[in-house]
Amino acid sequence: MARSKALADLGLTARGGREARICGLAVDSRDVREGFLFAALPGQHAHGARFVETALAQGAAAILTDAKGAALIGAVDAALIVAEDPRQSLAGAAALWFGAQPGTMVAVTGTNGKTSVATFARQIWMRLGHAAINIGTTGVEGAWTAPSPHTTPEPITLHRILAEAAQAGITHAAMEASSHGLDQRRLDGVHLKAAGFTNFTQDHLDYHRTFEAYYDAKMGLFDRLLPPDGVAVVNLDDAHGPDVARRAAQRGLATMGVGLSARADLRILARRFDATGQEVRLEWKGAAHQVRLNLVGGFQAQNVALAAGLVIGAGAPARAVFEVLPDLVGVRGRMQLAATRRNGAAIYVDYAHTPDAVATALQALRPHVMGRIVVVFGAGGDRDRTKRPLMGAAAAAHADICFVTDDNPRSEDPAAIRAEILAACPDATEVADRAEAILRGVDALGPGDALLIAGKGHETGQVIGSDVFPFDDVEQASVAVAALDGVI
Ligand SMILES: CC(=O)N[C@H]1[C@@H](OP(=O)(O)OP(=O)(O)OC[C@H]2O[C@@H](n3ccc(=O)[nH]c3=O)[C@H](O)[C@@H]2O)O[C@H](CO)[C@@H](O)[C@@H]1O[C@H](C)C(=O)N[C@@H](C)C(=O)N[C@H](CCC(=O)O)C(=O)O
Ligand SMILES: Nc1ncnc2c1ncn2[C@@H]1O[C@H](COP(=O)(O)OP(=O)(O)OP(=O)(O)O)[C@@H](O)[C@H]1O
Repeated sequence: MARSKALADLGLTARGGREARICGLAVDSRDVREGFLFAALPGQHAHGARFVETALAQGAAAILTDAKGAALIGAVDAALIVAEDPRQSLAGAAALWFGAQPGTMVAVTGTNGKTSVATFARQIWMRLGHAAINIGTTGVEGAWTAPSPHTTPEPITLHRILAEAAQAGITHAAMEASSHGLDQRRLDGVHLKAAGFTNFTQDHLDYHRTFEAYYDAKMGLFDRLLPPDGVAVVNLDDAHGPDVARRAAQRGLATMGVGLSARADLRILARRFDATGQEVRLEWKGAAHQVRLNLVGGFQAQNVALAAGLVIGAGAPARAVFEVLPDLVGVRGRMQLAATRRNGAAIYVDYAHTPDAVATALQALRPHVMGRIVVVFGAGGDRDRTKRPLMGAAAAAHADICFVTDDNPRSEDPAAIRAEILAACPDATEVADRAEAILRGVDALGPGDALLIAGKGHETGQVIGSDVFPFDDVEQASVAVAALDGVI
């Protein structure tokens, strides 16, 4: 027989005290089945209350909504729960419906670095022998895997994932908290031991409208979600870091500052960059720890410090955490070391496909490179044209040798796209075929040089017209090295 729960067991009370046995939860009327609770939520395009009739026709036993929704719905022959914030009530109900979560969980928010930090936290736990996952933009990864449609899944999906993971023996989980997810209370009901803050810059103003609203949404993690015994782990090198730490301390939460800042508890004392990573000196409780990170980019040391802080904040012994940091690997296609030439020159693949990202990636690479930086890049067709010359200018400003090639031309004339890029980097070499451009880029590498293949990152296809041809920058880097240096 299908499982069912009383409304009270889901933390809900219906108008007039009406009872109902609930057999499942749905936020979309099309997902409702016999005996389900349908959450009729206020949306950006419509109010979910408009779909109550469909939900009832499909057998909904209860409707959860707000006052506006209740007014729209009128009288219904179902239990009606009217909540001030129905998204919050839904998340609470989802937590109770699924009823199980991994025992040790942390979440990280910020504009950049969430995926990296969550992945690092999961990798540290796994190296320490725990069954761990991370949940975010790259899905559910680690000792148990599943797809995740959002960076921070809807509460019903999230709590289903957490319960299934717990049943599969997962004890530790690191999750990304997107600003949308926090604003829509998707993480309510998740029992966090620690929460992290990476940084804050402008993004997502289409949704949040103002910078303040975007910041406030992110702060929900510290102002609301982290329980009184939780630890706030904050990157103090970001301009907003001190404010986040202050807000957490005001709530009486334990805070741990991380970063280069002299006030950091987990402090990065020094860094020395080399061709494939960096040597980092960390200080924790008066003791220094020398750590090798096989990761490129100064910000990665901050991401690692934040991940280590979260894992320590959630109860792991610090010394053991520092010992496993040399094993960390970055997110696929993000400054990924794809291959190394026989002469030692390194080849990186990065997802950078905007002018800003191209500039950031090349700048991050610079301190690691004794010689010249070579870049191979293009720009997508049927997408923002204005970025093409800007990408060309960014490459010309920050790389020593540029190859302009194709990157998903789609329905556009690839030569015309390249011409728009080349207008801003006239010294670049134009090579239409991406595989050949990579080969030429690799061939240009002398000892001490590095190549950045930008644009595709983890993608595995080249879109030409409406066809997707298999293409993998990481694979092509190895193919080029093998062709030029012989298989090593
Ligand atoms: C912008 C945004 O976050 N939208 C979320 C919002 O949708 P909405 O307000 O547009 O909904 P709507 O279309 O007005 O419909 C209102 C309600 O009616 C329901 N409905 C609609 C049609 C129907 O036939 N029946 C029905 O019941 C909808 O499920 C919804 O609950 O509420 C829906 C239900 O809770 C969410 O699924 C939806 O997420 C959409 C899918 C989405 O794409 N969100 C993205 C932007 C997002 O959350 N991204 C972040 C990462 C951002 C980043 O860092 O890059 C993430 O965490 O993934
Ligand atoms: N701490 C950081 N500071 C600044 N930039 C960063 C930082 N960490 C990562 N980045 C940059 O942001 C890009 C995205 O990194 P990551 O996927 O970890 O972030 P995210 O917050 O999860 O973003 P998304 O949700 O878009 O995946 C990286 O390729 C890198 O260039």
